[in-house]
Amino acid sequence: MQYSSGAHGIYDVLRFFSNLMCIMEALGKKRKGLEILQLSRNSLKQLTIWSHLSLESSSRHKKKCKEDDIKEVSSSKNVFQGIVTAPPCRSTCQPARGLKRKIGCIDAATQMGRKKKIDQDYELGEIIGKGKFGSVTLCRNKVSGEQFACKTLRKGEELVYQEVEIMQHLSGHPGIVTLRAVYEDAESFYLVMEFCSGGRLLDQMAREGNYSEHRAANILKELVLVIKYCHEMGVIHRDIKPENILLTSSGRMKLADFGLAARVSNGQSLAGVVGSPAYVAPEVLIGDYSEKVDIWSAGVLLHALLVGMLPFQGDSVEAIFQAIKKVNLDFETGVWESVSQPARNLIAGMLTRDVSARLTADEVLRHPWLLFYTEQILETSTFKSKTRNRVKLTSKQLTAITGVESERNKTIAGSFLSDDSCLNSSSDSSSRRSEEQECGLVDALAVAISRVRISEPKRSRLCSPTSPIRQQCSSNMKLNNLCTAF
Ligand SMILES: Nc1ncnc2c1ncn2[C@@H]1O[C@H](COP(=O)(O)OP(=O)(O)OP(=O)(O)O)[C@@H](O)[C@H]1O
Repeated sequence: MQYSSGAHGIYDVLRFFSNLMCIMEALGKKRKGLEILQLSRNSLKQLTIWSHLSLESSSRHKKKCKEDDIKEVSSSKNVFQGIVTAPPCRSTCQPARGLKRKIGCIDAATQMGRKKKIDQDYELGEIIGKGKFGSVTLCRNKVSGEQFACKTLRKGEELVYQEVEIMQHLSGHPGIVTLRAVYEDAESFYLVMEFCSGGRLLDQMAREGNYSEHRAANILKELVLVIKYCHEMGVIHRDIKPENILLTSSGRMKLADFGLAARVSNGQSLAGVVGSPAYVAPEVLIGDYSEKVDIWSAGVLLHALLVGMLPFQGDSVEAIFQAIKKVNLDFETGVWESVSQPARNLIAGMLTRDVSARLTADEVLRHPWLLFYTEQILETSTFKSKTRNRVKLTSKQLTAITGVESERNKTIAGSFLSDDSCLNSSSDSSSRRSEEQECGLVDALAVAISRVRISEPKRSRLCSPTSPIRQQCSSNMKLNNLCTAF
């Protein structure tokens, strides 16, 4: 088996991470050059990650992501150009292209931690999770007494080096499990991470069943913000699913498990068939894909949150794949009757097989349904008023939802001042009344969606052969934090 993804980048990371001996070992396992990952049919069969057939099923199959028989693919489309090489880290971590800039900065801090063994600084406790390359244990800082989770990754598989590198690259964002320190010995890496005591989103979903639209929208927003950040940082997660979304004690979600994540640069697409069957995008199965696969997987999750079942099911992995490629989802009948039209519209936009028509992270974040439930723009006196069967959406609110201020909004606002079909003035329950009003408002948004032009899907910077990846910090992160993440 051989594969490569940015050998030069990993080389540089290892140079900082390890002593010379480790570097030589690592180099022996890497291929240089620009390559694309492809899987043979045989290795596809080995790829069983978690193919749950229903959310009730808690059986969890271990994923196998061996990317066998990888071939270099050259194409006139220039689909895979190799990892961007950045200048070495500067003392002040000036903005620069590529991953190495930040990795270089982090390394300086990490090297110090690596002079010691992990057990000099941390007390390892009980096992809290098991993965394919090692286990996750509780650990406690010997000085501060603070609790962390320690993921032990046995060296050897290329993916392990990649996971360490990507975790370092992304750590610092509030929606990603924070990496506190990295240690290593001859056999393993030890990633000391913040401990997410709230468990996995999957377990919460199994416990609680369907989520209200309000709750689902807020989960989706947090997730898509993280996905957007990953994409801006040149990383595709490739395994978005509720098992990999952890919760903190306060209920905030943190994206974890970058074991299948891949780095991409401008103009690149990937071909390695990896992911979890039920969440995998159709183009992954074809073997030519980009960052939009994460949007598909997030759409699958939204589907599961709202109606408690996965959109594409089957008795075998092959059957699930067939469903992903062929089944046309029906959002009109059955369980969908109790879900608002805008929610259905958003899921349909995320689960579009035509990749260029599928929503981007930005478009998901701008979707009226998401804005409605997450921006609290409709918590106005109108919404809270005692008026039972009159639902108002002002032109100002429409502008907030659509981002477009226009005379037309005034017309649209006027056109759905009320939606009695969803309201029941005879109901004497105030909570029911409130739900009904909400229902009317959300469905009214369907009208807005159909009338407001959403801009053409942009060729994201990851797909554009001409625009370089720009390092960006989200608004709540300072550039410096990126460089001193642990
Ligand atoms: N920071 C954390 N805080 C709390 N629990 C964690 C943390 N990281 C991981 N875990 C637990 O350990 C399990 C395995 O972790 P993770 O998914 O990162 O490992 P993995 O080797 O990639 O596993 P898999 O083979 O399922 O991909 C998680 O499902 C979770 O239950």
